[in-house]
Amino acid sequence: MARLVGLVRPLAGYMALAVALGLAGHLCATALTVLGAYGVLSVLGEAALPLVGIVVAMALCAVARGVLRYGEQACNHFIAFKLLALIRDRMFRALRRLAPAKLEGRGKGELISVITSDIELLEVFYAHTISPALIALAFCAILVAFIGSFNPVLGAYAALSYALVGIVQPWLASRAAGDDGLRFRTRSGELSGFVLDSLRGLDEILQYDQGEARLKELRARTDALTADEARLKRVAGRNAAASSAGVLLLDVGMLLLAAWLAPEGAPLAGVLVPTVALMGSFGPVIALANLGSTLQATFAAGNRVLDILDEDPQVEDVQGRAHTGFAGAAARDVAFSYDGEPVLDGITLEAPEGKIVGITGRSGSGKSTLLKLFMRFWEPAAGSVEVSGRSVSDVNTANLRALESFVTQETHLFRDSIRENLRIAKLDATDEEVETACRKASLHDFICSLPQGYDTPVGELGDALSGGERQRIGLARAFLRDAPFMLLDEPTSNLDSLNEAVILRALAREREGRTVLLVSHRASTMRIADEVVSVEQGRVC
Ligand SMILES: Nc1ncnc2c1ncn2[C@@H]1O[C@H](COP(=O)(O)OP(=O)(O)OP(=O)(O)O)[C@@H](O)[C@H]1O
Repeated sequence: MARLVGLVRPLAGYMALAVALGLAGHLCATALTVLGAYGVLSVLGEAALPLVGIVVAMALCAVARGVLRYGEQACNHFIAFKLLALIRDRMFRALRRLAPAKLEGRGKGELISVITSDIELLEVFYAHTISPALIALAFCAILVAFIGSFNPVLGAYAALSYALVGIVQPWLASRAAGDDGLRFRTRSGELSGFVLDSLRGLDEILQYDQGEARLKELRARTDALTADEARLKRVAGRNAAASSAGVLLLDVGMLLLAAWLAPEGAPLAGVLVPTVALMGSFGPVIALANLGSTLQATFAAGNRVLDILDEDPQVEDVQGRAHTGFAGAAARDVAFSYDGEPVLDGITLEAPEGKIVGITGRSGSGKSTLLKLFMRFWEPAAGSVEVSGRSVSDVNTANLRALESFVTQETHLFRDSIRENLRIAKLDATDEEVETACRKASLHDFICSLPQGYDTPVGELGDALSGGERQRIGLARAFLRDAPFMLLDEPTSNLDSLNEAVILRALAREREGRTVLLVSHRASTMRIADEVVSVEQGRVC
């Protein structure tokens, strides 16, 4: 809560304004009922105040109440939505910092739920929690002083009433809700992940006739979520009922206490005004009391958001080092493990300038991992991974990215045209450059055969393209980027021998002044390599 409140600091002025307007608004609302009581007293001849004056004051309070409430809400929502924008901005920065290593194992559906609904829920905290709590505090202090001016015992009773409705009762309600709020947010994130997973795996679900089983699981998860929500709503309902009943009892108590304390023959005002003042002044504390059960879910959402903001990346970006050109790459005695599970153990290999070095090895032997270490997605546990004789952790990240192009086993395509999908490798590439890269990747003729050519939209996740076409787009991106160090992970695994030959010829032509690390299981692809190393059980053999 302290962390969430801390974020408000830059908007403290707006918060102060919201509190001032809210306080004035609630005072106007209570003044309406208190003035009403004085009106009654005036009619009965018990108060010396003129009735017309009271009615005019009531009208003014009524209008002012509306305007002040509007101002308070406007300020609160301005603060809330500004802060949500700020938190989203921080969240995307955090995701960029954490990518790719820390995001690899995370469920994407759950991540989406944190980025969207969890952040959205913090609106409750910023618009409906902080300033109402401050308003309630100041308002109660003023009312306790006002009621206490009639009789200090009545002031103390009012203070006790506010504490019971505004603090004790919501505290009990929040204890009754237990971890329901947290469980609800967690389960709702998991459900998003499950739905996304099912959509992605639709082909497998259909092929293996898993539709029913999947649907059953979806229903079970939805039912569990509904049960959690029903419990939360039940607690909220009971909470609201308990506060209303409590308020009525406390009002009656005040009436009895004021009547009992009033001396014989004392004016009616001493009984009526404090009672009416208390009756008309529970608004701000009830607003707090009603938050009791929803706050749990809000803090659960806040925790999930802050967890991501606080997470340390596997590797920090490097800046401020001297720029380096490319003059070969090497791995020296490199060891690496994923969560304590050793993958590489003392790997040493040289990739001199102008050479194509092939890497083979059994599936799971750590070839892709080695390429990722050259990209510095992860840090090695021991040894050093170098470009141009410098450890990659000593090269500015932007510099390293410009030196390398990495073709992974899975080419991700964005929902955009083929041209724009290619241009992510070089944002200012001309159409000729894009075409030349596509020719090298044996892709140009295929693209020209499409009705909209390079402007053809790619379907979501590239479903509209075959595996081989996507792979060639990945290669075309690498050719377009024209980096001196190419890391190619199974670049030809989905290609027929004709397309493979075109690409290998292009690679052979391009090798001048370029270094290529080429991972492949295909002997035909490996023929292009100047040297082939084999990685087995984390070692070069
Ligand atoms: N992010 C990760 N977290 C934990 N383990 C991982 C991760 N990525 C890979 N691994 C594991 O590390 C080992 C090496 O994986 P890697 O992808 O480097 O092998 P590979 O030799 O490229 O395999 P293939 O030839 O099948 O592509 C495998 O056992 C794999 O399960």
